Amino acid sequence: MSSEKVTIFDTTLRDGEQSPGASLSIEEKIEVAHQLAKLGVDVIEAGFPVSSPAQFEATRLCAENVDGPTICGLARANSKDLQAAGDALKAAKTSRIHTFIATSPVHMEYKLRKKPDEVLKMAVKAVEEAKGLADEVEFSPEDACRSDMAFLVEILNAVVEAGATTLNIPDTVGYILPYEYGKIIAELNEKVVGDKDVVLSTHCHNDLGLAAANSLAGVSNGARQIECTINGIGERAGNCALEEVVMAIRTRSDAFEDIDTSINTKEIYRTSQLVSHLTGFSIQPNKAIVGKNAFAHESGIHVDGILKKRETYEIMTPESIGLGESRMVLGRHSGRAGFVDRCKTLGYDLSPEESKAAYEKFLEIADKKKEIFDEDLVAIIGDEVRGGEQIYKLEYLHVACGTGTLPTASVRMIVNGESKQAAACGDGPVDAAYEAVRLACEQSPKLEGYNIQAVTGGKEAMGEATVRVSDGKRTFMGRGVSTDIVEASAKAYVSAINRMVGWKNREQETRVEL
Ligand SMILES: CC(=O)SCCNC(=O)CCNC(=O)[C@H](O)C(C)(C)COP(=O)(O)OP(=O)(O)OC[C@H]1O[C@@H](n2cnc3c(N)ncnc32)[C@H](O)[C@@H]1OP(=O)(O)O
Ligand SMILES: CC(C)C(=O)C(=O)O
Ligand SMILES: [Mg+2]
Repeated sequence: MSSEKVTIFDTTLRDGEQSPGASLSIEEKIEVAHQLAKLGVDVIEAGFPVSSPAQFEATRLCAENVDGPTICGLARANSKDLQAAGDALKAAKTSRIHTFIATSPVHMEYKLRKKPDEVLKMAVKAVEEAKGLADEVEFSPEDACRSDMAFLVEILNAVVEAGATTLNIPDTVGYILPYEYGKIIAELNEKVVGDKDVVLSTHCHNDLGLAAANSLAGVSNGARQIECTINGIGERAGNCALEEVVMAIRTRSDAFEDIDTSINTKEIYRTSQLVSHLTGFSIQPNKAIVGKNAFAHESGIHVDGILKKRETYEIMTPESIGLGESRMVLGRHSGRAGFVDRCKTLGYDLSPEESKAAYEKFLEIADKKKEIFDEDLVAIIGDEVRGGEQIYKLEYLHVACGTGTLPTASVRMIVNGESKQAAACGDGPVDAAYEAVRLACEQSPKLEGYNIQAVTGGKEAMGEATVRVSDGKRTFMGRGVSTDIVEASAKAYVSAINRMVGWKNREQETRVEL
């Protein structure tokens, strides 16, 4: 049985871009529009052409260059706006003018300063005019949810008569509750749509955090178009988020029987990232579907459940929105199962005793740190459990530095059992020591990070150096402690190099075994 389609009308480039601080350049709008076409939206509201030359140009270029979706432009109920929208949309394969006028008592009386019958006449005239300027006409009674129902029915019947084929019902100020919105849509479906070829559309704002819930209540009661934006950007608290409604309909197909959208959900994550990057609006980590934590798990009981059967804690897969795999985060809520699994992924096959010792050390560190990364695990297992991989050992370090002298360092190291010496100059004592270590070890890792801090107090304070080095593919961490901070730094560096080379050796051994 073929499913009934809900049209996805994306207004990221119009209502979304109306958010303070979200404005996009013309080129950026075109880039987003191409990505929206890839995502499979049915309609792109490209802008409000009359509002500025850049809005006009962006809408015109979308109409000219973006294939697939219908391209739409917004217009108030006046000839100037309608004409501008019509002009901007001329090149579109399928064009739509979206014209609107407010119908709520507060908007009509104070904002428009018009009587309802004047508003009705303006709406009808606008739709008639729009019909001659675009392929399709959509009408919105702005602030519909705070409008009088009898007036809403009257004006909507009049615009349908005038040629509007989509009736959008905006909850302009994000005021309505899901059951109320569903009731409004059901009533309009009965009193306006009936058996006419007219589509009811939702346009919900998120002031009370109900935009997605309201839109879905609309669909359940007969709406067959959802207006939404990527990441839910838009005026004030934003619009209904495309990714939320699309994934709700897809994931809960049991509740939305025979209803689906044409969205290629695998493009959701990419589109979300693009919009976030171009608008500069970062995505909150706990944002549904596209937030960094939406598919991340740390709690031990959850990770254990997921490792046994993914569906225990995931109602959809990250792959379905175009993300890689679920992210298992290691931190102080992790349990043994998640910890051992990550160690295995890193190539460590730990004995039960090693596993116990490593997990205890891990918990100790996790209490001090927000997240434990792979390089921390390598360090824990390398140093604390297996006593460290001592390919290189620092035996002797001498550093000369001071005002007016060139910092120099000499080192003696045990390299694979052999004694090696090297000396070098540098920008400072640590730099000189690192250069001497590199020469002695014949290794040249990239220094990615360096940090020194006092770990005890007083005159005899121990300094702890933490170093991150990279071999171009992976990062390795080393720690060194001493009352002499140059020595602590050198120890940390040697320890990081030991891990890097140890890792390489293990990798080669695995390859030979294979
Ligand atoms: C709910 C929504 O999202 S609506 C869309 C909101 N988007 C925007 O406003 C986009 C950016 N806006 C703009 O660039 C400008 O406001 C423009 C170009 C649209 C209009 O600018 P201006 O002509 O300077 O008018 P201004 O913004 O000060 O006031 C709006 C005017 O439009 C009138 N108006 C508002 N809505 C409508 C409508 N749907 N149909 C006809 N007139 C309307 C108002 O009554 C007011 O008229 P007045 O000046 O006679 O009192
Ligand atoms: C222009 C209309 C549809 C709008 O954005 C709103 O009412 O929120
Ligand atoms: Mg809006």
